[in-house]
Amino acid sequence: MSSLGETWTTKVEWRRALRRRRRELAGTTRSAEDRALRGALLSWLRERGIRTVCGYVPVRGEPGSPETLDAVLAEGCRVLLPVVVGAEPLDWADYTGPDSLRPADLGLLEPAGPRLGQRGIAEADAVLIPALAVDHRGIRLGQGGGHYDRSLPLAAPGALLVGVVRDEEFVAQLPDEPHDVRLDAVLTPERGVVPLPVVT
Ligand SMILES: Nc1nc2c(c(=O)[nH]1)N(C=O)[C@@H](CNc1ccc(C(=O)N[C@@H](CCC(=O)O)C(=O)O)cc1)CN2
Ligand SMILES: Nc1ncnc2c1ncn2[C@@H]1O[C@H](COP(=O)(O)OP(=O)(O)OP(=O)(O)O)[C@@H](O)[C@H]1O
Repeated sequence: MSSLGETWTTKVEWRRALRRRRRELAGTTRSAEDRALRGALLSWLRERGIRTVCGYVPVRGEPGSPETLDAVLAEGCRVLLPVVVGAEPLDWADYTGPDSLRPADLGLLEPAGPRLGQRGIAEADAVLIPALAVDHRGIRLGQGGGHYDRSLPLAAPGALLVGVVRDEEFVAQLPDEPHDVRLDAVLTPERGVVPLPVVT
C-alpha cells in the first residue's frame, strides 16, 4: 500500500504534490499503466453487463487514454463525456470516436455533439470519475472545481460511482469536506476495480 501523503495536510498541498508526480511520470510507465487499466476496465464492464458509462478524456497525466475510450465503444458500450457549464452540474454528450472531440477551456477536450443536459448522467449504469487521489473510505480529491460533487447527486440511484487513479494515488485517508460525495469503488491499473469502503 502507498505511503503517499504523510506530510500533506490540506487539499491544496495534496493537489500540488500529486500533480507534480503526474508531470514527472515517464511516458513508458504511463502507457504500461494505461494498457493494464484498459484490460481491467473492459473485464469489469463485461462482468457487470454495463451498457452506458460516463467517462472522461484524460489530460495532464490522468489515467486512461483516448484508445481506452475507443476500446469501451468497441465493446458495445455507450460512452457519455462531461461538458463544463460554469459552476453548475456538468452537461453530457455522447462520445462517438476521436472526431467527436474538440478543444475546450481548462485544456480539456469535450464532445462536440448534441448535449443531453445535466440529467444526462442519469442514463449511465456506471460513472468513471477522474481524480487526483481516492481514499479507503471512498473520498475523492478532484481538480478543485467541485464539478463532480455537484453532478453525482443527479446519477441514477443504482449507478456505480468509480474513481480512477494510479495505484499510488489510492491512499488511506484524504482531507474531506461535508459536500464530498462518497465513491462506490476505485479503479487502478494494478488492482482493477476495488469496492469501497475498504474494511480493515
Ligand atoms: N479529464 C477531465 N475532464 C474533466 C474533469 C477532470 O478532472 N478531468 N473535471 C473535473 O471536475 C471537469 C472539469 N473541471 C476541471 C477543473 C479544473 C481543472 C484543472 O486542471 N485546473 C488546473 C489547471 C487549469 C489549466 O491549466 O488551465 C488548476 O486549477 O490549477 C481541470 C478540469 C469535467 N471534465
Ligand atoms: N454540491 C455542491 N454544491 C455547490 N458547491 C459545491 C458542491 N460541491 C462542491 N462545491 C464547491 O466546489 C468547491 C470545490 O470542491 P472540491 O475541492 O471538493 O472539488 P473537487 O471535487 O476536487 O473538484 P472536481 O469535482 O471539479 O474535480 C468547494 O469549495 C465548494 O465551494
